[in-house]
Amino acid sequence: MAACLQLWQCKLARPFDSLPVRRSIPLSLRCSAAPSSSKPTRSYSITLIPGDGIGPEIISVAKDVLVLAGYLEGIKYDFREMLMGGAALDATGLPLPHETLSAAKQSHAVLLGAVGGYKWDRNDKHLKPETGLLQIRKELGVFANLRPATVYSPLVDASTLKREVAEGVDIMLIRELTGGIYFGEPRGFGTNDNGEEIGFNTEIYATHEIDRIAHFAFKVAQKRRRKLCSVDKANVLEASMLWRKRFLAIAQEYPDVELSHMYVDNASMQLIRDPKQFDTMVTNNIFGDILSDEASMVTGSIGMLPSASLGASGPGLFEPIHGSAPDIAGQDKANPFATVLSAAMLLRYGLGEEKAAERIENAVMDTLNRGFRTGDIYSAGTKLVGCKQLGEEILKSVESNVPAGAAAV
Ligand SMILES: NC(=O)c1ccc[n+]([C@@H]2O[C@H](COP(=O)([O-])OP(=O)(O)OC[C@H]3O[C@@H](n4cnc5c(N)ncnc54)[C@H](O)[C@@H]3O)[C@@H](O)[C@H]2O)c1
Ligand SMILES: CC(C)[C@H](C(=O)O)[C@@H](O)C(=O)O
Ligand SMILES: [Mg+2]
Repeated sequence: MAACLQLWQCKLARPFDSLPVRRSIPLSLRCSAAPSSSKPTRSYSITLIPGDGIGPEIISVAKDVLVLAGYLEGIKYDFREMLMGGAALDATGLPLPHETLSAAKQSHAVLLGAVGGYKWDRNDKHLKPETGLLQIRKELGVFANLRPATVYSPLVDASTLKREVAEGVDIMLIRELTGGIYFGEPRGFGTNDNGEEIGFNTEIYATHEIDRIAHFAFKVAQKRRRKLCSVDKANVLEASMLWRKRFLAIAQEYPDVELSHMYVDNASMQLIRDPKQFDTMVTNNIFGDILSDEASMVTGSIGMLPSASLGASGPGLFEPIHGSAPDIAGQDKANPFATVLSAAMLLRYGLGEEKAAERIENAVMDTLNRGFRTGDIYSAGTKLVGCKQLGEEILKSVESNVPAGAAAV
């Protein structure tokens, strides 16, 4: 199976903003386009988990993109589509059926849409769709979650921030994914001394969990602009105090990286005030969840942020950071870019297929340059399309594979 941590080490700093523009080839020519790679055909097994809500719509687009980019770069896939979340609960009674976990573990990489929805919101914890997601992350051991927040130049005006604040933002947010309050014990419900009902969770980190995410983050920062900001709440929380202590100790091994620390409340303000001050950020599970949604709005929409979750070995898990968006599910309104970009991360970090990954990232930029937008990133003068049509436009751009360096429209 793909050894994730080895693969990402050589592939981390990509200036998305200098990506190319269009020269589109008609879709009818798609099948006549010949694979460009001189390497022999490589074959990978991929577990696809569409999930709930908009999940099936965005996975369908991302799968087509993965197949075409792969074909053109000499890659074949063996896809297995599996159930998780609400869809799995309805079919099997479990949010993460054994067959899904087993398929995921046996594959080279897992591509996930999203899980959750109103129908299951009142379920007990062990029967919530989201519990399936937490279980698969834990079982795959994917402790390091990369959530890049990049402002694509054609989308500057989609940002809720002023152009001069948003332009050029390129942040790699690293979220610890298998520890902290999400998994800490004790947790549950009970009764306090007054007989009042209580709910409780535990924010807990052991040294080895902090050390491995710290090494990961320093290495990522080394491949980027060598600035690492560790976000914590060390003025209040013991788990954060240990976090900061270990980051300070491990920093000695990375003298070429400038380490800074920021309290999470300040960080959430600074992300909106001056996001360009950040290069690589690293934080715990819960702060990373919240800050990544916030960072997504700097880029224009939560529909733009992909993610890669990697472990020490075994398959990686690739998914957009957003949820199942039940408010727009089934309406062909979902923005598929975050999932398509997650597929690119799968190729780069999960399979080491850099050329196919670049082909997809170039295609995203090209599609944006040609003016196509879903509603969440629409602005005057651009072309409003649905999820499916945007998928078709991305495929045209994948096929045309405009070389990097072409002038922007
Ligand atoms: N990784 C996951 O599977 C994941 C992540 C977050 C939330 N969830 C679940 O999703 C459900 C809905 O949660 P929520 O509403 O808080 O968050 P959400 O991310 O699903 O949606 C928040 C808002 O963003 C919009 N949005 C999200 N993705 C979009 C896209 N690709 N294109 C256009 N608009 C998009 C939605 O329409 C909604 O208005 C819940 O059940 C939640 O637990 C799952
Ligand atoms: C659905 C939920 C469990 C999940 C999380 O909190 O990790 C989501 O918000 C995310 O960001 O991937
Ligand atoms: Mg989240």
